[in-house]
Amino acid sequence: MSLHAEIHAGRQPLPWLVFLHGFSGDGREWQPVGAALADFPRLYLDLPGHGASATTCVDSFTGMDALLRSTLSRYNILSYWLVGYSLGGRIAMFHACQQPTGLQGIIIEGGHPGLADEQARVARLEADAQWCQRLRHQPLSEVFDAWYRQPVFAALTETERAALVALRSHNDGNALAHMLAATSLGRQPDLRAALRDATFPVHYFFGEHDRKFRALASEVARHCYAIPAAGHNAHRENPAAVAALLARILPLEIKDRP
Ligand SMILES: C=C(O[C@H]1C=C[C@H](C(=O)CCC(=O)O)[C@@H](C(=O)O)[C@@H]1O)C(=O)O
Repeated sequence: MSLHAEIHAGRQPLPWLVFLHGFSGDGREWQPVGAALADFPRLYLDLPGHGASATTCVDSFTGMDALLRSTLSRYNILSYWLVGYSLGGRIAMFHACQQPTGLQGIIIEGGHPGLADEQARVARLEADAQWCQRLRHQPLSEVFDAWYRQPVFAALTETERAALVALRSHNDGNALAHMLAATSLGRQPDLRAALRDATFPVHYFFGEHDRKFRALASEVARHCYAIPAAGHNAHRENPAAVAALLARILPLEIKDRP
């Protein structure tokens, strides 16, 4: 079994860029950024419960990682970078900490490394369980209007929020709930120590107005970058800045680690 993905061929024999979207998104979301990196072969994934992978499900981080590996194998991707936003960043960090063969590095945008405190994990599991109930039983337009009023999205304007609510309301609420439960932050191991000891490059992006993940960045990576004029979803709000940063970082990293 593998995830639905869209492939864009590169122009040079470079490592693959594998893009992982955030919760309630889909593989199209990274494409404006990826289009500026056309020399690289690119793979845009639809995560379980999302997009054209809506009927695919996993039950744990381990299951998600196995599905990511089988998807990479299906496309014969032997040398790659993961570029993950939020939930996609958490999945990328978890995968990288398993020391997979072929991984060249990870670029994380607004991903949480994990909760160190057991009480915080229990509280998060309870909060996410409530979101799951809402996703299963309420109109998605109501759920996402509340979702995008969470503090982490405080930088959104009403117009931006309304656009996201309309976009996210096309999802399958039950499929999203299954993925949210399976990959809840409350179920994620704390990856800080493994990331500190990482033998692969870790770069961390955060929107300059995203206070929560600006504060977390240095706990994840030595290389941290603020994306101007952006909140949590930085690549959506300033794709040009994210693309320019990737276009600067990747060639330098690849030159040093062919
Ligand atoms: C509310 C918090 O966490 C959630 C918000 C962001 C993550 C995400 O993928 C959202 C994508 C989007 O809506 O643009 C999501 C996740 O990592 O699964 C979190 O549940 C928070 O304050 O951390």
